[in-house]
Formats: sequence, structure tokens, C-alpha cells
Amino acid sequence: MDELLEIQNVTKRFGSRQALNEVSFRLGAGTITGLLGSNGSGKSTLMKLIAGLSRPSSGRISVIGVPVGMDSKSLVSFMPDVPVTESWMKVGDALRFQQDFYPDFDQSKALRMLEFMKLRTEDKVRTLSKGMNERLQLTLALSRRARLYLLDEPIGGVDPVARTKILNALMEFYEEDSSILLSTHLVTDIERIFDEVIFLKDGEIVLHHSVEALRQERGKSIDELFREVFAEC
Ligand SMILES: Nc1ncnc2c1ncn2[C@@H]1O[C@H](COP(=O)(O)OP(=O)(O)OP(=O)(O)O)[C@@H](O)[C@H]1O
Repeated sequence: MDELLEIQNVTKRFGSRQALNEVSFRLGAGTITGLLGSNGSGKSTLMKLIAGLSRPSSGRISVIGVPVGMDSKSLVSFMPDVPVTESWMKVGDALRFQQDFYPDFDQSKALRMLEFMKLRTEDKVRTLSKGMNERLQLTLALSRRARLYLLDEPIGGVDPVARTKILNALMEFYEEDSSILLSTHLVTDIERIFDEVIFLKDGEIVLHHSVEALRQERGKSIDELFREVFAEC
């Protein structure tokens, strides 16, 4: 497995609050990894550090050997947990903005994804439901030609039908030489897409394992393990 992401002893403090404590892990190319943790466990903070939107208090992060910074921007596509679109936009405007901003944006892939997602370029962003908006945000993120996709809560707060549609889109449009790190606290339904899972608790990694090995060794679903580890959170 080729190394794609390497995180070494990363700590992040906000004043006296420690959001991440000595986090270290590696991800290989061609994997979908679930970053699982309860509210406030540090998932978004870690995603922002990998995306280069914030700097660690200490530690190192690199993507295919490139330290996170200006040079890693073209390697990483980030879907934050808040929409990147403006309410005045139509879906087509959102695509044009993304294309202007990122030279690696693949317009034809975006149009294919829109069709799959049942979105139209003339739809107004402010009239989209939460689930439809999440489909749009996912389209914007996955249509970049990147090596690592960071998806922060792409199914947060949508109903099970919308969730299935979003997960199917992920599997359909995922390029297999890239990797996905997807954060969520909604483990039911989604665990089928993961190759690996990382459990993040109070800013520390408490488990990082292949899903297949976990199921075989512990005889439990990821959802059951998640409930055990986070029972008191
Ligand atoms: N800009 C900030 N200033 C101060 N504290 C912050 C900031 N961002 C995050 N934190 C704190 O860091 C901790 C981790 O927050 P983070 O948003 O990374 O958690 P999360 O796992 O993504 O949670 P959720 O599932 O609720 O989105 C929390 O205690 C949070 O209050």
C-alpha cells in the first residue's frame, strides 16, 4: 500500500483547550477511511489541519511526502461541514466558482454527478433542501482531481434515503487511486463503504484498524464497537 497521508505527533491547542493530542497515523492510497468520533472529539479540527486551513501547535502532516502548505493544496479536496456556496447562487454558478478557484476542477465529471444526484444547474441554492445541498457540496468536492478527499460530515442531518443516495454517489464517483477520509458520528448505514476506521476520542486515537479485520477479530459491526467505545460520551 503506497503512503498517501502521514500524520506525526500532531497536537492542536485553542488557548487552554487541547483539541488534538499527539495524533499519529498513516493512510495508504486507494482507501476509504471513516474518522469516527462523538461531538467535540476533534474530527473537524483534524480535517482543517490536513486541508492546510489551520496549523498544528506541534507535529507534522504530509500528503504523498509533501508537507501541508501551499504545495499540498492541489493534492487535497476538502468538503467542510458548512456549505461553501452562497445563497444567491444557482447550482451552475457554484460549479463555475469552483472551476475558477481550482484549475483541477473536472466540469464533465461535475455534470455527470449532478445528473446522478438529480440536481439541475438552474436550481437555486437557497431553495435546496439540506440533503440536496449536501449532494451539491459533495459534487463540488469530488469533482476536483485530487489525491485525498476530506469529507467532513457529508451525511450530517439527512434522512436515510438521502444518506443512501449520497453514499452511492461516493462509491460511483470515487477514483480508486485516491483516498477518502470521511468524518461522521452517524455510523449506521455508512460502515459498508469503509476499508478502515479511526476512532477519535477526546482528541486522541483510540483505534485504527481495517474494517474486515475488526469484524473477524471482534465479531462485531463497527456500529456496535462505536457504541461501546463512546458509550459514556
Ligand atoms: N476555533 C476554535 N476555538 C476554540 N475551540 C475550538 C475551535 N475549534 C474547535 N474547538 C474545540 O476543539 C474541540 C474539538 O472540536 P471539533 O469541532 O474538531 O470536534 P468534532 O469532532 O468535529 O465535533 P462535531 O462532531 O460536533 O462536529 C472542541 O472542544 C471544540 O470546542
